[in-house]
Amino acid sequence: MDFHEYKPKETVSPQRIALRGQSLLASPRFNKGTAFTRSERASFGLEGRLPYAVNSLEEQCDRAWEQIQTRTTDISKNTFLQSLKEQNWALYYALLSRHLRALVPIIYTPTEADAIANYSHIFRRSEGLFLTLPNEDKMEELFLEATRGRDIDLFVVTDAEAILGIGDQGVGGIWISTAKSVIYSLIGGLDPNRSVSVVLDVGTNNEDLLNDPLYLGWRERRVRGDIYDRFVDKFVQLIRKHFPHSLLHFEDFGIDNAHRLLQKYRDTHAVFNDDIQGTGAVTLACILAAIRISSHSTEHKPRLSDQRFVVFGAGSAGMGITVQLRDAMVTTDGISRQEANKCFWLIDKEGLLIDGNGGSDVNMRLRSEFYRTDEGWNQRPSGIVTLLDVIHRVHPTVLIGTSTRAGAFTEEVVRAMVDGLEPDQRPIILPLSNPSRLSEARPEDILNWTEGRALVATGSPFGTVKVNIGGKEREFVIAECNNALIYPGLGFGAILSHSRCVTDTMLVAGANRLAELSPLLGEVGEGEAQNGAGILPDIDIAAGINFEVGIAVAEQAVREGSAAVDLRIEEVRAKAEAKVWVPIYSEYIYDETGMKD
Ligand SMILES: NC(=O)c1ccc[n+]([C@@H]2O[C@H](COP(=O)([O-])OP(=O)(O)OC[C@H]3O[C@@H](n4cnc5c(N)ncnc54)[C@H](O)[C@@H]3O)[C@@H](O)[C@H]2O)c1
Ligand SMILES: O=C(O)C[C@H](O)C(=O)O
Ligand SMILES: [Mn+2]
Repeated sequence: MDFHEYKPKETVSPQRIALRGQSLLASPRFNKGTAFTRSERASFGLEGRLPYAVNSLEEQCDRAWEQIQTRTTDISKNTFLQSLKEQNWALYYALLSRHLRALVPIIYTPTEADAIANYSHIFRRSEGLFLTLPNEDKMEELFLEATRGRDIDLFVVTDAEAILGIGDQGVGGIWISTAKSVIYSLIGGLDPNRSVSVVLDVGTNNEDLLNDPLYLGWRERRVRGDIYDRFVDKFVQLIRKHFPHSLLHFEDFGIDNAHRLLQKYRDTHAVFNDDIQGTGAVTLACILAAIRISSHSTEHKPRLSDQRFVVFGAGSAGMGITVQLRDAMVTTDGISRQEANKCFWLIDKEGLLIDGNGGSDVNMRLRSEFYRTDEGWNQRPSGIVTLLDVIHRVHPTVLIGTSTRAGAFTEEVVRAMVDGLEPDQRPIILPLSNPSRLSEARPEDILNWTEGRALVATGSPFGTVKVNIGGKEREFVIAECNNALIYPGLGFGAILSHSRCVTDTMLVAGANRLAELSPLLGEVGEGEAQNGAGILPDIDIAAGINFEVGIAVAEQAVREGSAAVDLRIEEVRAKAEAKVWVPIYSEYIYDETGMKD
């Protein structure tokens, strides 16, 4: 399958529209700008409001691309694209789809982190739904106003306590919800009019924001406990009441709430925590693909449970990954949960987790299964067991970074890891912290230190790196092991099948499908690496890849009875093709009873 050729559909049926003149030009959903045809201009009162020439979408993309290139900083490109989105969705998404590799880093990780951190200063126009604690009594009214007349498939919500690796960002967190929603449309094919991006503004503990005269959020300290729980519950119950088949995506909640809310709601609605489950699923896919080539000497099919995993940073993402990998071992390798737990060494601020040290309540419970009470570590005089200590003794085959600790995978650490492996074994090293400046190591350094042996994927985009090995320059594609490579497909599959909940088996089905599509495998056949290929598919083919992931997820939902629609497995693909939203213009017919917004 050539995913560069992936083209969902090229025509859409005509639409009946009730807006005219300036209101039509001001609607980003319906505006076509200079692409309104002559007859549309005549029937919608636009002839005097537009310059004479009529452009195609292609020509509009060329003009916008030309304009964006005059912007010299990433943040100014981000601002330009934000305002393009406010003007014309079709053009915005069409432009992004034509330049995925260049523009996804501008509207998503890493540039979006800077935009969020400066939200109250670069703010121009609001987008999304702001649910703020002092308005709690009016929540239903505000919710209904924001969703009026629309069928909603997806809610993306944050409370902004742990945005990427940059911490509490208060109301600015709305932009992680909108960015995640954009990726759902761009890569996952969801109609942007069927998603709502939400921030639950429950205050902030970020002193800089509290002291910033321009701060736009509710200027109070973060609320916790019963008040917080009641507020979140009110929101979730509104979704369950008004949109029972929608997907509720939680993003960048603080570690404790992230786990707690997921456990609380996951059996009663299709809820999904991206930092825990999305990250778990994409990393599982990445490792499943990488172990197929990391060792040539294994006689049997490489198994997850043959690996030794060191996870550096045992927070939401670290524990999400660990639990996902462990559960996959139990199901696919036929070993017990206790045996599987022994494949992991978790490290946090307090060093190797040996026994009851550190962590918040829910996370502590999750972590406790992985404590290494069995290896005599606590007899060490210094108390703390460092990453290097663990590498020296354990000889891990996989090293994962989810710590926000920039540069933690030092040359010494990486060299020690290689030294501990068989000569033909390739270390798998995944510095997953975002944004780029928080990465645990730079990919070119890892490849230099390991002379190209390491299999590397990162959380933020690093593109292709050149490494000099034995006097010869070689190129390595650094895959992004970012949840954006899988959550759009996971979500699309769950929505397509009207899944009652997002089950672990659906996540694993999506991860397996993604792993099968790894560029490392495929063309050269199993057991042999393509020279310098990325472990996971490139972002520029992510739409086609996620379409396949979505199908695998929906098929699994049907198979296991999670789907709440009457759907047969054979029908899933056709239904998926029909549902994919694409940024193209349809013909408009003026009709007073037609769509207004
Ligand atoms: N690639 C992806 O798809 C992806 C997905 C989710 C999160 N992330 C990234 O992972 C990082 C962590 O996110 P999270 O949501 O898990 O945050 P979190 O706060 O829940 O977890 C971070 C953990 O790292 C620990 N830590 C901090 N400093 C450390 C140090 N010096 N040594 C060891 N451990 C340390 C913290 O105590 C905490 O337990 C962020 O940078 C985030 O952007 C990446
Ligand atoms: O947003 C991302 O880039 C991935 C992830 O959800 C994160 O919090 O870092
Ligand atoms: Mn996140």
